[in-house]
Amino acid sequence: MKDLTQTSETNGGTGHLLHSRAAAAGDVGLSHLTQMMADFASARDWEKFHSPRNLLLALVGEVGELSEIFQWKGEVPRGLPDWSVEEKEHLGEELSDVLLYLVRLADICDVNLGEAVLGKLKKNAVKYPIERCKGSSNKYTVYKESEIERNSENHEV
Ligand SMILES: Nc1ccn([C@H]2C[C@H](O)[C@@H](COP(=O)(O)OP(=O)(O)OP(=O)(O)O)O2)c(=O)n1
Repeated sequence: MKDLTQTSETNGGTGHLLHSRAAAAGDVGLSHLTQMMADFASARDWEKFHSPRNLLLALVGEVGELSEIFQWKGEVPRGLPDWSVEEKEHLGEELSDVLLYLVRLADICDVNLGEAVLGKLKKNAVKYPIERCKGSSNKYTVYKESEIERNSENHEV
């Protein structure tokens, strides 16, 4: 990836993007995150640790930490209205760790996550046509099965 670490001593090796206006507003794209993680690792000579398997394990570990936040709480309402500022901050940190390791894993595996995720969204829309699945959380295989049954019934007639 392009090296944006010229000022790594002052910005912790995350490149100038971290200090941009977009970043200040919390508006950041996948390619920027990818670049910042690459710069962060490069500045620390951590590329040798950021192997696919290590990153996957780190990602799963962070998913575990994220799960711990919800553990034993039972179902919680959307927006988490009863949670303290500290709890929400902690949640934001664990979500970020998951995202950062995911983005880094995709980069190290040479997967363009932006392209992949847009492609996947398209596939999902085809797999779950609104007219067939609105209001139902059934897996697509259920629609497929009922479609096959309907087709075979039509053939029998
Ligand atoms: N070898 C490493 C270690 C850390 N990180 C980055 C990615 C994560 O965003 C964060 C993870 O840091 P920690 O392993 O210190 O985990 P936590 O931030 O979750 O700390 P703690 O385990 O104390 O909650 O730092 C990284 O890219 N590569």
